[in-house]
Amino acid sequence: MSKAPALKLQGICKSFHQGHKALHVLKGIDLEVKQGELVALIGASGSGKSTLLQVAGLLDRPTSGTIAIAGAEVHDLKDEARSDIRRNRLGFVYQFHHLLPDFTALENVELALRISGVSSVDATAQAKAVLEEIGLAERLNHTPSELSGGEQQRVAIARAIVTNPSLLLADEPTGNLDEETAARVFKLLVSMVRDRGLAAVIATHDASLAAQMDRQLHLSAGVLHES
Ligand SMILES: Nc1ncnc2c1ncn2[C@@H]1O[C@H](COP(=O)(O)OP(=O)(O)OP(=O)(O)O)[C@@H](O)[C@H]1O
Repeated sequence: MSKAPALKLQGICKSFHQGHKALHVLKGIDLEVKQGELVALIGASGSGKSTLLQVAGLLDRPTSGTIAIAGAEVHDLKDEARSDIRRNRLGFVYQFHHLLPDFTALENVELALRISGVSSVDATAQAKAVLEEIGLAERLNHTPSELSGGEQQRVAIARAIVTNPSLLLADEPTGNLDEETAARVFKLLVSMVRDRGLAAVIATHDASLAAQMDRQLHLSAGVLHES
């Protein structure tokens, strides 16, 4: 495995323009996340955590700055190549599960594998294994509306990591759950990420969850501070 960082951001700036007004949200972000490293992203509401994750996850383009994922410079790539990296190198978990409502837990996870080119037979086997690992062996054939909030988020986590990405990006992954369920689901997320040696950047408002990560970074006034 190469020693290149899972993620390297240099001088990332992001501004939004509305009419004559410019909102400078990110003002020169430098961040290096090593392979296997877990980083908590903390900051007040509106400080730009989601914006930073969207830029790092190639879902939005920075105004300026450079991005490298697993050693490959990706900021200048065209849309198709960016989608390719998102599918094969990155995993995303959001506050809301964003599962397909008419698909079962198993089908939702299988789909992520099928989209990244895995055969149907292998996708079923791999999706089953990861859902079993995350404690959902009895829920494979349930649709999202037949699952609890914690179970829905566990399916979303399984979907994000089943493709074995180099980097997991999570935006308040347990922010929609009650405190006890959030703590349980977060622990599962962290253990599955650590078992696979994945790197992760996880935005959270919860200091006790952030403390389980290797590093805590605070975003304020458009820049990152290590704590
Ligand atoms: N597409 C957009 N157009 C204009 N302004 C935007 C856009 N996206 C985000 N913003 C603004 O950028 C700032 C940062 O938003 P962002 O969602 O990144 O913050 P956050 O730290 O994730 O907040 P929260 O913790 O509440 O989710 C906010 O002031 C927001 O209104």
